[in-house]
Amino acid sequence: MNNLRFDAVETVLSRQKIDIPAPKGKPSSFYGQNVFGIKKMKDYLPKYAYEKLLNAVEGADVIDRELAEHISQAIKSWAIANGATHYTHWFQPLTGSTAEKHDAFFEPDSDGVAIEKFTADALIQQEPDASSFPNGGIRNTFEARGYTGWDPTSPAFLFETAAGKTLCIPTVFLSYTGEALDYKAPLLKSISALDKAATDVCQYFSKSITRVSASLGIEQEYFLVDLSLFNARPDLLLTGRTLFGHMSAKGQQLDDHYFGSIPERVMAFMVDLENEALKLGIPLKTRHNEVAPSQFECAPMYEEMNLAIDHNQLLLNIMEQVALRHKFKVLIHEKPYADINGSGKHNNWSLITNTGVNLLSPGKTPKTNLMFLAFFVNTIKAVYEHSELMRASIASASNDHRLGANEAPPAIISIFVGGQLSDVLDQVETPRIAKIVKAESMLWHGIPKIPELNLDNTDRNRTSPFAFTGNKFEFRAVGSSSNCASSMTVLNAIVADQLIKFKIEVDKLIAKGTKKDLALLNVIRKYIKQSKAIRFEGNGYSKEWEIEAEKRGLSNIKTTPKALDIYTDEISIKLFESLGILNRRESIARHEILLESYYKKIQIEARVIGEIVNSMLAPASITYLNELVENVKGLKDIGLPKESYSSQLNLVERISSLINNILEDTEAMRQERKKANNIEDIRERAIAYDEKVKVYFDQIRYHINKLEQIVDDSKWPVPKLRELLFVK
Ligand SMILES: NC(=O)CC[C@H](N)C(=O)O
Repeated sequence: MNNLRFDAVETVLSRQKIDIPAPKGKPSSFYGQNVFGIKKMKDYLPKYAYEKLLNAVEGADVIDRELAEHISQAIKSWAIANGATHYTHWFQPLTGSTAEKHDAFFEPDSDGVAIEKFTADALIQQEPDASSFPNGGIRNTFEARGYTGWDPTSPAFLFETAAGKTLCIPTVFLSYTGEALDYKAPLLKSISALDKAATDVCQYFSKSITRVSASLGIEQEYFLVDLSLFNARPDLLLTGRTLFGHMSAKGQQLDDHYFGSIPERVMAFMVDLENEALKLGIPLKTRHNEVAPSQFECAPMYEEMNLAIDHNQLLLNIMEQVALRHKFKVLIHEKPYADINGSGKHNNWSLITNTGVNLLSPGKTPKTNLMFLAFFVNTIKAVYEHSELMRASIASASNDHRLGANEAPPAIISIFVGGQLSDVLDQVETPRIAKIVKAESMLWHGIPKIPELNLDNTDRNRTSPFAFTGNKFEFRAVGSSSNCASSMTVLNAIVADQLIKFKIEVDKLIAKGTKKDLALLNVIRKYIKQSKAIRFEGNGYSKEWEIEAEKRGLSNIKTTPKALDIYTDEISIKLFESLGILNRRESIARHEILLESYYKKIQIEARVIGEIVNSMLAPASITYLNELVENVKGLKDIGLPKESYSSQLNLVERISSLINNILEDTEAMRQERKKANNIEDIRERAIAYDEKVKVYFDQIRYHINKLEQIVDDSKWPVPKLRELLFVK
């Protein structure tokens, strides 16, 4: 056993569960211990500074120089008292991961004596090199400057590794010329646009509503694979997914993994992860086995959206770190293995007022029901009007593999509202009611009082990309590896835009003398009619739905390069511009960045396939083929009749032709790659990678998988799927 594959399997079999000592006390006693949150601010800041900071976070005050000095000193004292040696601005560039550059607090002064220093300047602003991050042409190497700027609405935290502790300050990331080069800046702007638009609409119902915040609960699905097996698969190592591999005879068909008992080593990882997350104030609450073998999920409580997204990004960081302690690798790719479930990052979105009302929770009285209906129907209308933007917001090379199969929604954006609310919408829409409603006193005649809905009052539809689940919408199409700021910025923006339009229409009716509730109802009714096409309760995987969706005028864009087109459509550019979320230059740059990331990912996968086929799989198969040839020759030499070794001969022929296929296809793919690389226009290049290069992937995979099933198992050089999925 001298190949990497068997060494890896042996290593896994000898692994012991690793118990990391849990922090002392109950989870509630160490929750948030590594975060400079409200309570610690109160302890470390003078009273007036503390109050001013709270006001600033609420948007009612600004952080001036003096306040920033106070805060930087408070954060420094706390961080150093807790063992931090370095600090960093922590930001989310358009790479999809987080970025950090550490500076020591330590600084020698002019007398040669060292002190620990952290100024307001260091807190507020830093200058990373913007040209080395994706920037869509906004920054050149010779004009590289960019800025990170402190986000006081997301608390600083200590990131702990075996090597020490670093103070992390969540920041936005901008170019020197002011354009956003990250996910957070547009997200914050979209949150504030939505706050303004939703608060304005709330005034129809309650004057005490002065703020509406978007809340988000993020379910994170992932796979775990043993570190040794992972390292023995160059495709997993370099692309995060398996590019070939015959599906294990037993996969997920017995449904025996979902919610099953959690394997011991995995449980030790989960407990460790939860403790680390809780220390960082991430309210992780749920853990379970997902549907596919070796697939799992964790989910925190919902939080204010900006914080929820920071926490999800941070969670991905600590998952990676904690997994290594347990000799696992976390796979957050949307489809690490073909033919079994992929991983999503379901985004549970809602709107909460400063008075504590969930605007997407149907109420008990007609008045609160009307408020619910207004927000519910406007969200549906927004998604109907901008379904292509929603599709674009979840588009990536990796999510393309997931959409449309194995419990992941298809690429057609539709909304599932459940039977009960469908009935309510139908009844509100009925023209009969419109005729009856003449006066406010008769307003509710014929319209049911929406019953108080329990969470399980709507069914679940795993094929729906955007499903109402009782008191929130669940954007299920979002992929597990994405920074969901991308989809949430779009959702916030389109709903904000829709609410603004709604208010204009309602105000117009009121100005003409229509009573307020009736005006609201009339516009709601109109929207229900207009947006009907987006509502779909059936099976999103069926051929009938594709046909029906086309009839309804819904788009069905299956791959990323074309799905992204909508970002540069005038309507989208103006939408983001008018809400102050992205200017034209930023929209265009983002489009380019996404296209670039798309084709580069396919390019890397194509190269990895080439390398593995040429240097690992073809040679291993040829070695076995030669043995077979020797065998056949020997049998012939000793004078056996041909019929007695015809199967071996067949095998020789099959293996030889499969080897020939994979070598030929790999070479043809290389030629297509060369052609694609010469295409100047980035959109055309991305399309060429999709349509000319990627098409070879499945073909090559198919032939490799055939080979894998007939080549001598002891010669197959890389771990098989049954080992990746089941050897623990
Ligand atoms: N149980 C589930 O909800 C499965 C969801 C599925 N893994 C997805 O890709 O979204």
